[in-house]
Amino acid sequence: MKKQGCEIEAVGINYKIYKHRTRRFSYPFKIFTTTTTIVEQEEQSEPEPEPEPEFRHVLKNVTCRAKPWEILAIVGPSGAGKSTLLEVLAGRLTPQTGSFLVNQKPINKTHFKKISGYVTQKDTLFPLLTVQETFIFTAKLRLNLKPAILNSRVNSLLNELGLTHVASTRIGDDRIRGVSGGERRRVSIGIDVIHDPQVLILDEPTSGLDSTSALQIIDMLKTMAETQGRTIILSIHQPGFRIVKLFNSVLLMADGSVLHHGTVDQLSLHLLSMGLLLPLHVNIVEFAIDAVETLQPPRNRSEDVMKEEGFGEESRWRNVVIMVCFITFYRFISYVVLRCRCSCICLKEGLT
Ligand SMILES: Nc1ncnc2c1ncn2[C@@H]1O[C@H](COP(=O)(O)OP(=O)(O)OP(=O)(O)O)[C@@H](O)[C@H]1O
Repeated sequence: MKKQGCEIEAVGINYKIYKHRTRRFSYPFKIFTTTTTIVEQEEQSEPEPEPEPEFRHVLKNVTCRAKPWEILAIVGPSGAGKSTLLEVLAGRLTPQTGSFLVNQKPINKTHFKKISGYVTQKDTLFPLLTVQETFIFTAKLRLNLKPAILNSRVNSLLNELGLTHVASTRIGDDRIRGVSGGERRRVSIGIDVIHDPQVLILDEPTSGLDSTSALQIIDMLKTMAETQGRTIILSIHQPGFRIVKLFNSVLLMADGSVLHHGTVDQLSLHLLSMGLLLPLHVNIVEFAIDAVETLQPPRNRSEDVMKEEGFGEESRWRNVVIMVCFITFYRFISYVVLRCRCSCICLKEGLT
């Protein structure tokens, strides 16, 4: 019987980062001024008002859906908000607005953490432990299993990840020679799937790997999705042709917004509808990333950006006042000119 799986849906996610403006230092050269000047200045200066918090809109109304048995790839240029979205989906960040549904129902963060695994971009492993020891250590920490069951779980994981041949090799690091980069990445993934999660979220699982190792990782994730019904959500930079074929759907992001959400074929059609013809031998995802400027709607500017650009409420009133002043001044000048002309005509006519 087919496992039910988890359908993940994020609706209208908005995430802003607040930062405080730095207060200007009043007396940068205090040391060079005389005491009296400082006292005078201190008396004159009023306490500075608390600076208003500034914010950056990192995710703008993001809506996406990831299905079980499938891979959803999040792609986009650097700074598009891919990692932030993954952190939101993994429950590590709380967005200001938006909802998060699992199988169409709201779910609490603690429960979601139990049924999901989140693999970060950086491998955090003990270099002196072997691959098998790493899994045993993690299993003992995360699972409450009897030794025999625990060993069988570790062995099946080694098998699933294709790591049986390096089970007794040290992880290693820059100084100690250990497993390869691709194998190290598989160990990192293994740590987060040891509890057999239904949802697996991975931030750039192929970064720093050669194309063959990258393909092997995505192929392994595809098998995980297809054989165990896992929902796989990952972010990726420059996926190759063969990798793109393994994605069930693609979420194209730029500047915190979603530009496309659908299959790779739908992405081709979307590009075509925008007048962008895919050149021969060019990877569709890379082509789409290069074309984000064209894909962005012209009026995609959020309120805060408008404010930054001078279209906020405050600026609107300032513009109204300037316009009123300008019209009054223009009418005054017109009146003066008219009076002068009348006076000239009267003088010419000899009238007083
Ligand atoms: N905590 C934070 N403080 C300041 N800026 C942040 C923070 N988190 C995210 N950002 C900014 O939000 C934007 C999106 O960041 P994010 O890491 O999600 O992008 P990304 O698409 O994953 O980029 P990359 O592909 O380069 O990893 C970036 O401009 C980043 O500088």
